[in-house]
Amino acid sequence: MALRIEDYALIGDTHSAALVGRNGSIDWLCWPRFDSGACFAALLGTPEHGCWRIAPADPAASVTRRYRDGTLILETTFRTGDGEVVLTDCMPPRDGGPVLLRQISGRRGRVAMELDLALRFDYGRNVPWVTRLPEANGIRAISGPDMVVLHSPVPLKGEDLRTRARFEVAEGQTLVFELIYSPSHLPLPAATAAPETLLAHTEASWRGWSDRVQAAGPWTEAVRRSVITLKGLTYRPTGGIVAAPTAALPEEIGGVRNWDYRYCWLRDATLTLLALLQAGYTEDAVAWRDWLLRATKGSPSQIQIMYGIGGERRLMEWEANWLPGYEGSHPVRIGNAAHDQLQLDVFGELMDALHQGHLRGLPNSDDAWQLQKALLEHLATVWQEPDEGMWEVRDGRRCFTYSKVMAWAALDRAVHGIESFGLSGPLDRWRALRAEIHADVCRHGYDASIGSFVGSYGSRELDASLLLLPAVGFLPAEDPRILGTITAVERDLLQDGLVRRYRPEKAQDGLPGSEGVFLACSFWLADAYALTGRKDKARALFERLLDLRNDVGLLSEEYDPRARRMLGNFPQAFSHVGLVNTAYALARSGGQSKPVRSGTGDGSEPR
Ligand SMILES: OC[C@H]1O[C@H](O[C@H]2O[C@H](CO)[C@@H](O)[C@H](O)[C@H]2O)[C@H](O)[C@@H](O)[C@@H]1O
Repeated sequence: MALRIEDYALIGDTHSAALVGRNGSIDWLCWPRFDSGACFAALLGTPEHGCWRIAPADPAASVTRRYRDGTLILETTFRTGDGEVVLTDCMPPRDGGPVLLRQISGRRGRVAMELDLALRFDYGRNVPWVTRLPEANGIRAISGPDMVVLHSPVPLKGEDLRTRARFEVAEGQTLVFELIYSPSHLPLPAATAAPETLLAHTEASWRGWSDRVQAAGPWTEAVRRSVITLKGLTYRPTGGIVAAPTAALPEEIGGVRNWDYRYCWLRDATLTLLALLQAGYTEDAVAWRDWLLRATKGSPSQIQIMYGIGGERRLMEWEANWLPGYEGSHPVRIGNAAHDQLQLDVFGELMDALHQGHLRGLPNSDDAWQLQKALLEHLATVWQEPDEGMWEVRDGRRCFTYSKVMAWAALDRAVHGIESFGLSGPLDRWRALRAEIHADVCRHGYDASIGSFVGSYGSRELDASLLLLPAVGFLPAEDPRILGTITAVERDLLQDGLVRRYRPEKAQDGLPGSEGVFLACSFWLADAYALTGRKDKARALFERLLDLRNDVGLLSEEYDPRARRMLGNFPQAFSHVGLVNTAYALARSGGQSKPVRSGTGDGSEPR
């Protein structure tokens, strides 16, 4: 059985990523890209679905782990009665094919070790054909288009369709294992001449990047770990950022809410852009913005809510029915049917991302502005339609309040673009439409009898997306309707002080079962406290969220406060983006913070 989600750590090379367990087992790896089939999928099944474990033979070995400072290089230290070894795992920056390095160093005594490698291509389905390399101790595994080569410093033996080894590591000794991927039609990839140099180069490259992080007061280290994680979720060739490197980690143990997150969501765009810009990573923000602009180019009526890392549009959802799922949570879904949904907020998310970038020195090109104008003209014809909303419900469309608010935000950012940056456009018409949408939301999305905005028109149910209304500048934070909404969220959506997205038992979403608290929404509540001058509450909630990170600083999408364990895909960009943005909001504000995401960027003139 796979470990608890929080018992994994991320390694990656900005093309793909792997999850390494505290037990030294790599249980998830998709090669060569984030969205490729997994060759290790034990995370969603059993070791027979693919994994690579290197650990002491003594099952009672104690374990501690950490990242090397400022890097995505993981060090797992095992201590046994016989001594201590450090397992160092990393995926070096690509200079050719994908490589995974595992180095074992003896620190004390002499420790008996085991290696157990099960390569299973296509998400644990295909057992490869394995042959020995001409050189000593290497193997080559081929299955259809895929080839993986292991260069090993110790003798290997084939057993039960797996590759195994037993060896000892003495104090002062270092052994390096190298796993390399290549398309199977290419020549055999050679071992790296000097793996120690490659490790040093990997460390230097991460340090050179992460040392530039902007200070965030007492939370600088937490922010540094989060931006390293976001960088690890970036597909360098295109600048796209995946929501998470995993598929089908459940939002409820044993449940059906198991989604594939190895794609890029427009909704996550603005918050990600702001996080990168605040942290000082302008180049990465530009790469992400350029990805956004390329992905969304085309007929405005065909804009999607999410795309593949290269901008792909068909992300067909299917079920890997040979995988039992994480702790029996099935189906295991690959692909994501949400790509076909209507979610009106994406117009606002895109316009806002570009506008916030512009406010911070990333100007709109004429080409980009023409695209935005075309998207707005399309939005003007569809904004009144019901949609699937931010939470991507699967039981029919409704008029989600947040979707309408973000339609307002799309117009608002366009108006500000004309007013502040001299861009061209039908100013009066867009101002009038902006006012019309604002009035529509205040009329249909607010319920005076409960003193709160509601999740969708005509419903009395709350939705955590409403916490973003002051952040996007829809109304001032002090507006009684906003204060009432925060109170209502506290009343209806808090579980053990953390925020649920909505109550699935009341606000139907088309799926059986329930889910945990949603960590990004919990950061939004902290932001809402800061915006309404309750800095102590904001800080207390933020510190509580920091305490939920695992031992190496990572957050999943959700958390189960009763079972005290992480849920959902891991690590999740949306959660880490929330952490970064809240950290800067708290570090910056002496008292009441300003909505950095408003049309003016400083919280003035909300409408
Ligand atoms: O649980 C419902 C939905 O969950 C996924 O979407 C969530 O993650 C997205 C990426 O971070 C985020 O933008 C979205 O708002 C979240 O609800 C999943 O991909 C959907 O298919 C699913 O319906």
